[in-house]
Parts: sequence; C-alpha cells; structure tokens
Amino acid sequence: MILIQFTGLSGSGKTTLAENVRSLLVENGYRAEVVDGDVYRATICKDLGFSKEDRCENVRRLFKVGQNFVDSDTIVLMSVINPYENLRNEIREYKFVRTVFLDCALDNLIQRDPKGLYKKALLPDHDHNKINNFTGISDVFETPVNTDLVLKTDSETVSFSTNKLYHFIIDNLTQTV
Ligand SMILES: Nc1ncnc2c1ncn2[C@@H]1O[C@H](COP(=O)(O)OS(=O)(=O)O)[C@@H](OP(=O)(O)O)[C@H]1O
Ligand SMILES: Nc1ncnc2c1ncn2[C@@H]1O[C@H](COP(=O)(O)OP(=O)(O)O)[C@@H](O)[C@H]1O
Repeated sequence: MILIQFTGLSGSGKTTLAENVRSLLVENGYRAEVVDGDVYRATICKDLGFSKEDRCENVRRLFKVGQNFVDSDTIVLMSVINPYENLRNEIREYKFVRTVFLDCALDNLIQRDPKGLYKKALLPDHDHNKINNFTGISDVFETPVNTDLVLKTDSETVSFSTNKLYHFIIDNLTQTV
C-alpha cells in the first residue's frame, strides 16, 4: 500500500487533486481515502492552531490516521500543507510513504485565492480580519528538497496533474507493499 504525503501552500491544489485521484482510484477498484488537514482540524485536531509545534502535532496525528488506513489496505492521500522539511523527512522514512510537492508560485496563489485567505493574510496589521501566521505570507514554508514527485500546479491543468499523480501511485504500488 501507499500513503502520499502532500506538501504545498494553501490553494496549491491539495484538496482538488486528492479528491480527483481518490475518485479515479475507487473507479478502478482500489480502496482510497483522503486525510485532509482542513477536515481533521474541525475534529481530532480541533485543539491545534498554526504555531510550529501545533502544525507538527497536526501532521503527526493525521499521519497516524493515515497509517491505520494503510494497515487496512487502503491508499491514502494525506492532504496537508506540511511545511517543515525535517518532519516530512521523518515521515518519508516509512517504506510506504511517497512525498508529493504541489509547486505553485505565490503570485498565482494570490490571484487564485479560492477561499479568500490570501486577501485576509495580506490585510494591514491593524485590521481585525487579518489572518496572522499565514503560510507563505507571514509564516514559513520550507521549500521541499526531498521529493518523489513535483506537480507544477501553476502551469499544468487539473486533469494533467490528476493523471500524473494517479499513474505515479499505480507505478509505485508494488514497491511499497
Ligand atoms: N495561518 C494559517 N496558515 C495556513 N493555513 C491556514 C491558516 N489559518 C487557517 N488556515 C487553513 O488551514 C488549512 C491548513 O491546514 P493544514 O492542517 O493543512 O496545515 S499544516 O500542515 O498543519 O501547516 C488551510 O487549508 P488549505 O487552503 O486547504 O491549505 C487553510 O484553509
Ligand atoms: N494543476 C492543478 N492542480 C490542482 N488545482 C489546480 C490546478 N490548476 C488550477 N487549479 C485550481 O487551484 C485551486 C486549488 O484549490 P484547492 O484544491 O482547494 O487547494 P488546497 O487544498 O491546496 O488549498 C482550485 O480552484 C483548482 O481548480
């Protein structure tokens, strides 16, 4: 089995690609689950914020959830920003893990802004709607060094990236059992 740990800024395409690839996998007879940061932050990670410590704890908890799915022969797409290289490296030591970087230029993300979060992160300091510690704007995103696949989501179409990731997973399945 395989667990894909995504790493990528908000709006880089994690949810879109995870859901598309999960559907494709299921259509083709595989068991697959998305473990999405946005979703689990409302439940088992509700107590966590966006400090370095909390982000690491968040990713660790989601990895545990993912490991349980892997143990029951399910392909996992772990859809989180996952901003720290050390933690990504710690997770990628597991044989069943592959690291996929969704690489999208910040200019593009600010234009794309599907949830309006960059607009809020870029507000002046005194504005009470401002989001502080926003990854890529006012908080760190360590550019991934050790990756297994990079998807350039600012120049590829959604269907191109989806197919590339789907085939990457199928090609890697036998090496991760
Ligand atoms: N300060 C700050 N920085 C980054 N993101 C923020 C922040 N505040 C809220 N959000 C929302 O939280 C989503 C990211 O959660 P993750 O669990 O993926 O983050 S992390 O891996 O623990 O860093 C992220 O979801 P995505 O847009 O899907 O990436 C945002 O919707
Ligand atoms: N190659 C691509 N892969 C994924 N998303 C893309 C791509 N090109 C454009 N997009 C768009 O970028 C946005 C990504 O949003 P989303 O999946 O919510 O990102 P994230 O989960 O990383 O915050 C969507 O509106 C999607 O249609």
